Amino acid sequence: MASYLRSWLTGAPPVAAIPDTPNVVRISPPASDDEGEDTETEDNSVPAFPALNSAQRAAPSKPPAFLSDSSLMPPPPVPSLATRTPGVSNRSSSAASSSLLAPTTTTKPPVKPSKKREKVALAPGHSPLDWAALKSSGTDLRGVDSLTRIPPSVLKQHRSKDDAWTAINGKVYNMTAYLPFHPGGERELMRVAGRDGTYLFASTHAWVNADYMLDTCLVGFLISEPSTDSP
Ligand code: HEM
Repeated sequence: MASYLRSWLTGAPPVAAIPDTPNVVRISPPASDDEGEDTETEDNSVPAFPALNSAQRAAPSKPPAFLSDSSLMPPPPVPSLATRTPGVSNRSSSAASSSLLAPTTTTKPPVKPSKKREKVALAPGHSPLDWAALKSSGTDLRGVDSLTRIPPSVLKQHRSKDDAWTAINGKVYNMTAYLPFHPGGERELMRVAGRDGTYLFASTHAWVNADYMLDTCLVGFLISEPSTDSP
């Protein structure tokens, strides 16, 4: 079998036995279907790699040629944003209208926060967490026995610091206990004492959930003034 392959590779007629010489590479036979029938002695020689007739063997062994700098791809152009001066628009008027670039930094001075929404320093023990603790302590924060219908004239009677009610979204709250806990300060909160505070509340901080903040302070529901006309 081995001699047959050798003759097939070299083109020479098969010979009965070729003595092993250093320049003859023995190729092991491929795993074929006549494997079991092969009666020759086992050939454990390693196949030549690269193969004897491969292009690699034929090619002259030269070191790989590296690209010189001049033949490399040119670097990409410098992006315009990298060269602009911060705070100064570099867009021409015609480009400004058609460009899809993000707007450049504004040169306007930052807007000062309005005095209207200043936070006040809360006294120790009056943090939002302390309010949450007081709410859930079971302390009576309503000051009334049952929820009632409250007309504006009744609401008006509760506008002092030690008895402050307000109405927000139709619900009337006794906010007396909450006054020292209000992050915006007592003074701001007292502006809505004894009246409907819905508008002021919403225009100051619509995101605050009054319903949750003052749930244990609910005293009733705002109704329109009962008509005094007698039939
Ligand atoms: C009675 C219902 C009210 C409750 C439950 C309440 C609750 C709160 C809460 C939880 C904050 C903190 C908000 C935050 O940090 O984002 C706050 C802040 C503030 N509140 Fe009120 N508030 C009430 C009414 C009012 C009213 C009627 C005014 C104004 C007239 C007012 C003015 C402010 C101001 C100026 C701040 C501080 C600014 C800020 O937090 O950004 N609040 N209030």
